[in-house]
Amino acid sequence: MTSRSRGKASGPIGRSRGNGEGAAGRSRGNGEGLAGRLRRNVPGVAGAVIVALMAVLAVVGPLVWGETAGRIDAAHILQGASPGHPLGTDNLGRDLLARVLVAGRFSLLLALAATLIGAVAGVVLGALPSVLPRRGARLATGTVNALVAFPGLLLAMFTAVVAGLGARGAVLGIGAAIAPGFARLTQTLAATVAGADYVSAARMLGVPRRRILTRHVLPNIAEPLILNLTQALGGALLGLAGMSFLGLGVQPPDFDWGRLLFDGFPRIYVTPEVALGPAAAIALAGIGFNLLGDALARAAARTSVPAGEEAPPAVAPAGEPDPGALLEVRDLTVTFPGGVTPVRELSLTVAPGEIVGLVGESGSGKSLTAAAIGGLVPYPGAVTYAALRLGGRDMATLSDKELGTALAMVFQDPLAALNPALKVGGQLAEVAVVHEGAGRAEARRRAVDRLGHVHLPEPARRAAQHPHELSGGMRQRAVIAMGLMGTPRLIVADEPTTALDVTVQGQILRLLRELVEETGAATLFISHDIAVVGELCDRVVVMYAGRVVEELPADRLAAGAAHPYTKALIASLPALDTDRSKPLAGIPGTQPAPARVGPGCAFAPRCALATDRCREERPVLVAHGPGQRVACWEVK
Ligand SMILES: Nc1ncnc2c1ncn2[C@@H]1O[C@H](COP(=O)(O)OP(=O)(O)OP(=O)(O)O)[C@@H](O)[C@H]1O
Repeated sequence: MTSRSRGKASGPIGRSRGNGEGAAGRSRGNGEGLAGRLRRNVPGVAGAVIVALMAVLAVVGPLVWGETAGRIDAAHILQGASPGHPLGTDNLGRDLLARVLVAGRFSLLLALAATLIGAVAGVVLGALPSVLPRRGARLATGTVNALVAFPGLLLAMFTAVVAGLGARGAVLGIGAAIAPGFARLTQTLAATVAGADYVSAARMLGVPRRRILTRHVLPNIAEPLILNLTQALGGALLGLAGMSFLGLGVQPPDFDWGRLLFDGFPRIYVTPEVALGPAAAIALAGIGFNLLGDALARAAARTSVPAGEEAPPAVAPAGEPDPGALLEVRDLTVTFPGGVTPVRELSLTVAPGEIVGLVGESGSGKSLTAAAIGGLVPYPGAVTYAALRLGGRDMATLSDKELGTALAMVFQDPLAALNPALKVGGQLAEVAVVHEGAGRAEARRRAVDRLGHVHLPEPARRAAQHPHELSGGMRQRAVIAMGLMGTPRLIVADEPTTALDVTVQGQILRLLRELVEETGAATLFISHDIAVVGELCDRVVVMYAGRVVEELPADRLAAGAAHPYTKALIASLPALDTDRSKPLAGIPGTQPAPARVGPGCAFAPRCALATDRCREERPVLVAHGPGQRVACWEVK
C-alpha cells in the first residue's frame, strides 16, 4: 500500500509537487508509519538511543550514585582525574562523576518543566489571535512579533532575575524564552488551517471562535507542535545549563549539569576533566534531543497519518496495471485527524480519450478525490492507496516535469486558480519554462497559441492582460489553455463550469469534449450535476459519503441506473415539463458527515428500500449488467 500527498497547489494546471516537507502536504510511502521511517534514519536512531539513555539515567542515577555524590571526603578535595575519581573531586572531595550522573535527573526535570511552561504559554499566546476580536487579535499578534524579535537569552535572564535567583527563576526564564517560538509556530499553523473550507463553513454556521479553535484548529496543528517539543527540550536543557553557568540558575546545595560546569570552570586549565564531564553530559543530551526531534519532524513530514492515530486499513496489493486504463485508482482513502475519512477505498479507471464523470452531492468526497489524484490534499490530510497509476506508472514515481506536462487540473474558480498579480500569458508561459526549459519568447508564443486554441478571442491581447480583465468564461478557457501548455494525458476537471452561467457552461463543456477528442486525454470530470455529467461523459461514477455506490455507462443513466441513490439523483432533476407549482423532488435526509459514517450502507437512513442488513453490513460493488457495478443489497 502506498500513499502520498504533494502539498499545496502552486497553480491550477501543470501543477507542482509543492512543499513536500513543509507543514502543508504530507505523504507516506509504502504504508510505513512514523516509527518505521524513524528506524531508517540513522541520526534519528542515535538521538532516540541517547534520549532513552538519559531517561534511564534520570531514573536510576540518584538511586545508584546518590550516596557517592553526596559523600564528603576532606582527604581528596579538588583533585583531578584518578582511578578512584575518573572526573576528579570538588571542593568538598565529592566524586564528580557520581555528581554528573546524579545531576541528570534534576537537569532533565528542569528542562521538561521549562519546555512545558514555554509550550503552554506559547500555544495560548499564538492561539489568541484566532479567538479574540479584531483589535485584541492585533494586539496579540503584535506581542508575539515583539517577543520573537527580542533575543531569547536576554528574555530568559530578565525573567530569571525578576522571578528570583535559583532553579525556579531559571525555569521560568527559559520557559519565557521558549514561548515566543511556540507562539509563532501556533500562529502560522493556525493561519494555514484557518483558510480551510471546513473552518470557513464552521464560521458561516456561527460556531463560536473558541470552539472553532479547540475543535477544528488545534487538533489539526497538534502534531507539529508536539514534535517541536522534543527539539525545544534540547534547547531548554542547554539554556538552563547556560543559566546555571552564569550563576543565575540552580544554587547550592542543589546541583544540575550547568551548576557543576560553573563550579568546575575556574579549574579548567589545571584539571579540565572536572568541567569537561558536565559539559559532555550537556552536549550529549542536547544533541540527543535535537537529533530525535529533527528525525521525528522529518518522519512525520512524510507520514500521512498523524502520530497516535490509527492508519487506514491495509489493502491487498493492486496487482498488475490495468492495460486499458490511463488513470487507475485503487482503494484510494483520504483521512483527516479525528477519524474523518471523506474518501474511502475508492477505485476507478479512466481510459485514454474517455470522459468519466464523478458525481455526487456536496461533501461526498469528489474534490478530495481530485486533489488526491493531483497530490494536492491539504495538510493535515492523509492519502493512501493500493494503486494510483498514470499510464501504468505509479504517480508517486513521476517526476515534476512528467506530471506537470501530463496532468492538467481545472478547478471550479478560475479566478482563484490564476495569480491576480501576473499577466495571463506570463502564467501560461511559466508552465513551459518550468517543465520543459523553454525560452521565454518561445514559451510566450506558445501561450498565445494555446489561448487561441481554446477559442479565446484576440489571444495576443488577452495574454497581455491580468486575470481580472477577463470574464469568467475567458478565465476558465485560460486555465484550460494552461493545461494544454504541456501534452496532457489526463485532465481532471473539478466542477469547471459551476461558477459560469448556462451559456458559457455549454461552451466550456463543448471545448472540453473537443480537446479530449483532439488530444485523446483521459478525463475525470467532477460535478454535482448529474444532467451535465450524463450529457458530457462516457461513463459515470456515483459517489456517496466517500464511496463509489454505482458505476455505469452514461447512456444507461436514464433507463439503467440501479442504485436507489443514483435513481434519486436522477428523479430530483427538473424537466422542462415539471410542474413548477409543486416543490422539486428531493432526497429526504442528509448525507452523513465523514466522521459519522456507520458500518452499513451510508445511504440506508435515506433509502426507502433499506433493510436491517443494509444498516449493519456495507454492500460491496458487484457487476450489474454491461459496464455497470452497483453497491446495494436490494439490487438483484
Ligand atoms: N481539510 C479538511 N479537513 C477535514 N475535513 C475536510 C477537509 N477538506 C474536506 N473535508 C471534508 O471532506 C468531505 C468531502 O469534501 P469534498 O470537498 O471532497 O466534497 P465534494 O463532494 O467535492 O463537495 P463539493 O461539491 O461541495 O465541493 C466534506 O465533508 C468536507 O467537510
